[in-house]
Amino acid sequence: MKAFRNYINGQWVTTAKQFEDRNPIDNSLVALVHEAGKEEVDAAVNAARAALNGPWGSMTQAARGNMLVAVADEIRRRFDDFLAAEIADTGKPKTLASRVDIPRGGDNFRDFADLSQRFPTESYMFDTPDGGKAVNYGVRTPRGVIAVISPWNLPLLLMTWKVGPALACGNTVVVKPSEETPATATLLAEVMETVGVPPGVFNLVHGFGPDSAGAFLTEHPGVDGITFTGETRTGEVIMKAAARGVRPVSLEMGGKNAGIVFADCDFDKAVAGITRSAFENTGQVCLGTERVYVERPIFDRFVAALKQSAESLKPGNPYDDGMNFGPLVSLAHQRKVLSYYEKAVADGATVVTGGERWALPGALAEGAWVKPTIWTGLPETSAVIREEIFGPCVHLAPFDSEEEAVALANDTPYGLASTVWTQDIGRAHRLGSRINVGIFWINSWFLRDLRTSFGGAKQSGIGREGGAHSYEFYTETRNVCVKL
Ligand SMILES: NC(=O)c1ccc[n+]([C@@H]2O[C@H](COP(=O)([O-])OP(=O)(O)OC[C@H]3O[C@@H](n4cnc5c(N)ncnc54)[C@H](O)[C@@H]3O)[C@@H](O)[C@H]2O)c1
Ligand SMILES: O=C/C=C/C=C(\O)C(=O)O
Repeated sequence: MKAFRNYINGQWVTTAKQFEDRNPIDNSLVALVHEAGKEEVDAAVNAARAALNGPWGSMTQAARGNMLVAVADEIRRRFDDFLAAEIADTGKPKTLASRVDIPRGGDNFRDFADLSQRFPTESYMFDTPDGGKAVNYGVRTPRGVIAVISPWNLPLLLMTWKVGPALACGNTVVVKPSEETPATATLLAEVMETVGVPPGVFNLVHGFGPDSAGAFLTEHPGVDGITFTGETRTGEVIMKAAARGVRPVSLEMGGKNAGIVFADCDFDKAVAGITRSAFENTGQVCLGTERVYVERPIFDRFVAALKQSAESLKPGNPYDDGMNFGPLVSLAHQRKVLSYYEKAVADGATVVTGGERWALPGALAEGAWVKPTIWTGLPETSAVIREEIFGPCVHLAPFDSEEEAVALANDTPYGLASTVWTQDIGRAHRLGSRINVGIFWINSWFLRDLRTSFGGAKQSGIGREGGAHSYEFYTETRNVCVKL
């Protein structure tokens, strides 16, 4: 049986306590994972501190950048290993993981190695009260030891989205991946070892949240900053932990994102776009749309077209050609999503398609499958419309005016992302300035340029990462004032 170990100070560390990592395709066992306790987390944080004050801190920016490019190259060289590991942990289609997850795992190192060479600092000359002059300039230093807590939906992509810039800015990290998806994080530790990243720069601890590695890490006084992606409720707990010692947090959290489709849209592109935003990665994308508002003249036609599109999705073995719809991440998550499927019916929804578990033949019968689901007819007050489900399901409702569409989209405690489909470019931009989200797509969805800001408004997050915004979080600014 495969075992996933912790990686602390350049050493592979086993523990007495292990938990199971299961494949949601058929619930088969992938590996046993060695759970880190307080002692291991403490060793990891201390190793990160020593590396910060030692080899990593004294390395030139260019040498660090070259090392991170080597990490990206090694991920590319081991592409098939990463692909197999991500598929075993999540069941996602090979076509998706090979197009999105694994390439971005490399890009998150390559792009930030490059960007970090170019980040500017400010400087101001000013007149002093004595009639002379002084100059101010900014100095950036690494923030220190960064705790990275990541989720299971895009495991490698979302973990490296934080590890790449954190290391590029000269920090050291202790990473706690999701207990559901420990595999690619373990492979990344192997890559760090192969490339010769100094011990203590990248540390990996496995485990859960409460009373486990996640809580031990975020509560550890030796951590200087915490970057987290996951559920809003977990973010609240982490923010409390961070308050002790006044440590900064970057929180990327849940959403209940609206899609808005106007009657003047390019119809086929809008159907294809909403199909992706609702069902890609089996709806387990924080940026996905679980509420779609469609302008009334095309409402019935749009519902019919999306139904046809949803019904053409193909579950099965992730390696099969044509398979494009995976299971949910776990049987526990399947139970949660199915509870919303039941709730929708109880709240009076019309089930346009799906609404149930997907019974598949053979070994797949044991997996965490549910059908892609479309509802209409729910009141906006239903929990199905208010709460993030994180499954392949979407509610469609008609609207009659731009004003109404904006109000509906904004009527949520979340504010992560939105996608609007229209050929009226003026209207598209107007909505871009009125919908209260961190990320707004026009005639597109999940198109990513790593230099742009990424994060959520309202309960979807605090802070932004990406490009210069990552630089802001992963460095501390000092102003130096010189009297001339
Ligand atoms: N905004 C974004 O960029 C973004 C991206 C992806 C996912 N998400 C969100 O993530 C959620 C899905 O991921 P999830 O179910 O893994 O989230 P989660 O909050 O359950 O877990 C995320 C991570 O936090 C850890 N954790 C849990 N409790 C903890 C605690 N008390 N202290 C420290 N660590 C703790 C978990 O072990 C895991 O590693 C969804 O809500 C989704 O919207 C947001
Ligand atoms: O599920 C959420 C997806 C988040 C994507 C990113 O953080 C990214 O593309 O950098």
